[in-house]
Amino acid sequence: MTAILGAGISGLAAGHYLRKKAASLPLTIYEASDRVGGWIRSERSAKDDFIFEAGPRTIRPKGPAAANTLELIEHLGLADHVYSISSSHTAARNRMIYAKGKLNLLPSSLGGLLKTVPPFTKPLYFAAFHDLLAGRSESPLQDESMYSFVNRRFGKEIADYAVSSMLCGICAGNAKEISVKFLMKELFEREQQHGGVIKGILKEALVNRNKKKPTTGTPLGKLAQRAKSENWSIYSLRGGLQTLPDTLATDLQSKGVSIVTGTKFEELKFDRDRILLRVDGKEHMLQHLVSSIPSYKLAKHVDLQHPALATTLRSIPFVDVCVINLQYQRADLLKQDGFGFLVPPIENLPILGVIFDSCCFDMQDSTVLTVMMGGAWFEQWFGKNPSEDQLLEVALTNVQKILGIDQRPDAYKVNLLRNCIPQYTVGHQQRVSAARDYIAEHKLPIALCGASYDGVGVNDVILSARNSVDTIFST
Ligand SMILES: Cc1cc2nc3c(=O)[nH]c(=O)nc-3n(C[C@H](O)[C@H](O)[C@H](O)COP(=O)(O)OP(=O)(O)OC[C@H]3O[C@@H](n4cnc5c(N)ncnc54)[C@H](O)[C@@H]3O)c2cc1C
Ligand SMILES: C=Cc1c2[nH]c(c1C)Cc1[nH]c(c(CCC(=O)O)c1C)Cc1[nH]c(c(C)c1CCC(=O)O)Cc1[nH]c(c(C)c1C=C)C2
Repeated sequence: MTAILGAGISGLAAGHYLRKKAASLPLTIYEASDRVGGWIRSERSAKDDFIFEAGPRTIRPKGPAAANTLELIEHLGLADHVYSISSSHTAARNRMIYAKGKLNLLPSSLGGLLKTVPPFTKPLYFAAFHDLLAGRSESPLQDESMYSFVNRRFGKEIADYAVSSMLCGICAGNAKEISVKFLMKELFEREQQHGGVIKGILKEALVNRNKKKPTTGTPLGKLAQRAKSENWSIYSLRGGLQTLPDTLATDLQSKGVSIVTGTKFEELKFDRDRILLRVDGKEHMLQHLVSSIPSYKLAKHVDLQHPALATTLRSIPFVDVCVINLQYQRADLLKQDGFGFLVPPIENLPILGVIFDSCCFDMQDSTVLTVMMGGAWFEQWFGKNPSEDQLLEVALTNVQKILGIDQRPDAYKVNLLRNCIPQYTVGHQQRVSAARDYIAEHKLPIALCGASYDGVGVNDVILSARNSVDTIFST
């Protein structure tokens, strides 16, 4: 028997890939909560006229991990449920940051890099000169923070406004703590090798100029081809992103996979080349186990037999995010269309950013916004146990201050998501390798997937599930 821990999107995806490899393998997915989907949670309004997303709302369609998700969506028969936003849509072009007392539109084309756009005080192409003039790091580095790298190579303004905001909008994290390898691994490696990012790019281009581009990767599926030809920037699913885990769970169940919700296993014990899992007093002997639950939760269960592995798993920090959905029964409340705005930490405000949902998706004569707060600064702003009312008031005060919306929302939802996003702090990649090396050395029949390890986006965690299943079948 094989089991999967967790029925978030990565646990369900692991089920899908296991089923593809071995159609008759007895397979159970154990989920602690009473629903599938994990952080993906879409709630319909009372009148059923719009959807509040408590977690993710859009998926990126570009790149190999994205093509893998689109293949899954197509397989589930959800291609017609896709709601895409093309790169020319205002929601794709207009991303803003709130800095120096106003909303600033970030450049969305090459031309924008040639002008001075606030809050920056120089044209953005100056960052390239900064990189060309800056020396190499004093000594070779294995890793460093995103902020430190960008500050060294491209200057303080880019680090403070562009990169620090971007990290808030991806992992609610502090650029001074997050590893450069989280988003800029290749740039960092070029700099380490060639003494500069631009130098590295130019040198590699010279070396490769006569080489034929290798045709790598698998051919794109139909839906990924459609995404490319229609130039999607982001997409969601009609009915909300929860349609994806819900449909996946139904598909798995139709193929004989058992999904047990509302159950926390009581014990996980390694017994030679098997794992004993005790659930509701019953013992199950497993040949393989895929863990898609957060690393710190798995740590508790392996601590007794494998304390070194538990220590590594526990060293991956997580942050809390408060997500507040607001709906106003007026369509004209926003002065500027766009995806939304982020607030760089240097502004010292208690919100991370606001998404303009009603600009991205048709929300029928309403203005719908989502305010995100907390992350790496949660306790600093809100203490340990803020009340819902307190959090709502902070959101409304900032919506009023930044967007000029004075009225109270007609409907709202406050979701406090505890430990919802792992932080890939400096050394993260080494920690993940150490955990996987330990598992391989001790021949433990467990595979790790999910947001704790190989990327925090929906695409990343689905691909991590696929890769974890591949490791099971390659050993
Ligand atoms: C606010 C927010 C916004 C986001 N926005 C985006 C976005 O726009 N685009 C994007 O691509 N990504 C986004 N993400 C990231 C994305 O949602 C997550 O990375 C992804 O959903 C994680 O899936 P997962 O399966 O790895 O983990 P989870 O969703 O955490 O699933 C793990 C599951 O394991 C269960 N579990 C825990 N302990 C146990 C146990 N002991 N036994 C059994 N089950 C257990 C949990 O209940 C949960 O269901 C966002 C995340 C958040 C929090
Ligand atoms: C303010 C908090 C957050 C916002 N979104 C997220 C958080 C924590 C989570 C999130 N957003 C994105 C991803 C990655 C998806 C992937 O790479 O597969 C995650 C985990 C996408 C994203 N959203 C924004 C950016 C710059 C990105 C990176 C990729 C891309 O360019 O599409 C912008 C953004 N996010 C938030 C806001 C308010 C915002 C504003 C412009 C909220």
